[in-house]
Amino acid sequence: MQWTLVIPLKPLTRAKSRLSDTAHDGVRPGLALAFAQDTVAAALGCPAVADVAVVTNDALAGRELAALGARIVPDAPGAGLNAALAHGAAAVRASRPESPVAALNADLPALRPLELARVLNAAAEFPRAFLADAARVGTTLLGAGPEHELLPRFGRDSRARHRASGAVELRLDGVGSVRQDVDTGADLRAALALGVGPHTAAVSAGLLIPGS
Ligand SMILES: Nc1nc2c(ncn2[C@@H]2O[C@H](COP(=O)(O)OP(=O)(O)OP(=O)(O)O)[C@@H](O)[C@H]2O)c(=O)[nH]1
Ligand SMILES: C=C(OP(=O)(O)O)C(=O)O
Repeated sequence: MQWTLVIPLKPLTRAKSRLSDTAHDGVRPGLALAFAQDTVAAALGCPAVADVAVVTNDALAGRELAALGARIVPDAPGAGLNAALAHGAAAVRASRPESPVAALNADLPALRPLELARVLNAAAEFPRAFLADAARVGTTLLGAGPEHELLPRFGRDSRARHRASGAVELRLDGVGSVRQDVDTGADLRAALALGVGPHTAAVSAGLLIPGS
């Protein structure tokens, strides 16, 4: 089964605010873009992925991610993350009604295509399924099979909220690159230890990372 991924990305100047102690205002938008570029490139390299739609109103990110092969869907609702994801899922279902759809965070710079394939193949066994993030509090991926609504509940404590919504939690080992989202300097160090993609490697090379 091949999936369509929906990846949300807010305007780069507002993105990754929790990284402000690690990357100053002049660097952070470029870092957020690099995370998204490495996430999208790995997703497009995944054998279980048919296509990738990025929901964003950021013009630069839209151009750069389209150049990698993503479809850009404007964040027409402008009403936050879950509204953006529901809108993106509806847009991709309009052109690919039979496709399973998965929401994936844009901040997975260590993402490995074959680990993503393992997660998507596991998710294909259930109507709705999700993967908890590395901290086991949030969510990095939520998938819905054909004829099932995505019903995204991302944000604070989303692991508990996705579980409460009836989605099945995927209990997989060896998929750390799909779980490792980057919100803080400590997360960035963990992602660098896993091995990040080339865009993030280039931008983070110049950063002084506290604690490293
Ligand atoms: N299109 C869209 N994407 C969003 C929106 N809010 C958040 N996102 C994206 O959803 C993912 C998780 O978002 P957040 O954790 O809220 O924001 P963040 O930029 O990752 O980090 P912080 O600013 O530190 O909270 C990231 O890929 C964001 O870019 C939104 O309103 N619209
Ligand atoms: C939005 C989420 O991720 P983040 O850790 O980036 O806030 C989430 O876990 O639901």
